[in-house]
Amino acid sequence: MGTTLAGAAFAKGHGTENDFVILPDPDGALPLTAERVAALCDRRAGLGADGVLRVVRSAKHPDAAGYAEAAEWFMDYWNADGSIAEMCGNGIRVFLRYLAETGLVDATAGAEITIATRSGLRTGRLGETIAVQMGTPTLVGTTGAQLGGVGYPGVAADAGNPHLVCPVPAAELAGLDLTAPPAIDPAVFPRGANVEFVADLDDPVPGADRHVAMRVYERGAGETRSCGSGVCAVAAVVLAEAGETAGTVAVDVPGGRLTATVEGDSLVLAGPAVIVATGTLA
Ligand SMILES: N[C@@H](CCC[C@H](N)C(=O)O)C(=O)O
Repeated sequence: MGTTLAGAAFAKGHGTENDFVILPDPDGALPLTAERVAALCDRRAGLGADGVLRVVRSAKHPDAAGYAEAAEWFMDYWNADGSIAEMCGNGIRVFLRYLAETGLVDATAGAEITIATRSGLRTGRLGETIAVQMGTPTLVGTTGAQLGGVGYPGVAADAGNPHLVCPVPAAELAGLDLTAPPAIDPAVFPRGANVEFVADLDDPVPGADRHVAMRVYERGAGETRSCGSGVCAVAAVVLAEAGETAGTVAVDVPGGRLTATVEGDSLVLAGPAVIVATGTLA
């Protein structure tokens, strides 16, 4: 094992502009630290990303060894500030695209691949878009966020990682100042939370039952252009508030559009995921 990341291979990818540095590390040998992750994700002095996806064999990582029989690969997810998160919906989709494009898994269109995450196993289907069975988030209860001196009531949701979904009028969404973190209740969110602001949109989207727009302030990354687990939380809250137990929610994020299709315990998150560059760290 080296003592720095110099010479390590990397790839860069994104899902609806939620972007990641991908580090192939099959044997879990890279000396990854919070400081090195933050340096890689720095948008001026590093490669720039919302997070790092380390691609490691489940058998070779202590957090995933128990999943080794069910999933060869573990998504070791780190936020841009170097903190570790349990789940990343867009990360899974980009991770699967990377595995397929590098031949680490069967890349046949329609193939289903299961990977390990800190929040358990997730299975995705490869295609032009990548659709992942995320499971329905648990709605924890009502709480709220404070932003710029204004209170926003919302619903706490557990999508494998913590979320707070706050509905806002459509006319207010674009004007929210998300340059600083919304204040949240530490008693409800002892590990912090990702905060989504969501607005109903009137124009129907073919194939979707509901159409909303979302902006997110991510724990460990700040405002990002998309958040897959946030979309799952938003879909669960939007459907629950409408008294629905099933349906497809189209969610417009600054970086594009994702869909979440809910039926019983099933929630399938779908959208684009692309690899845009590969290289070697200096
Ligand atoms: N962008 C991700 C979520 C990444 C983790 C999050 N910032 C956290 O700390 O929980 C997604 O697409 O889900």
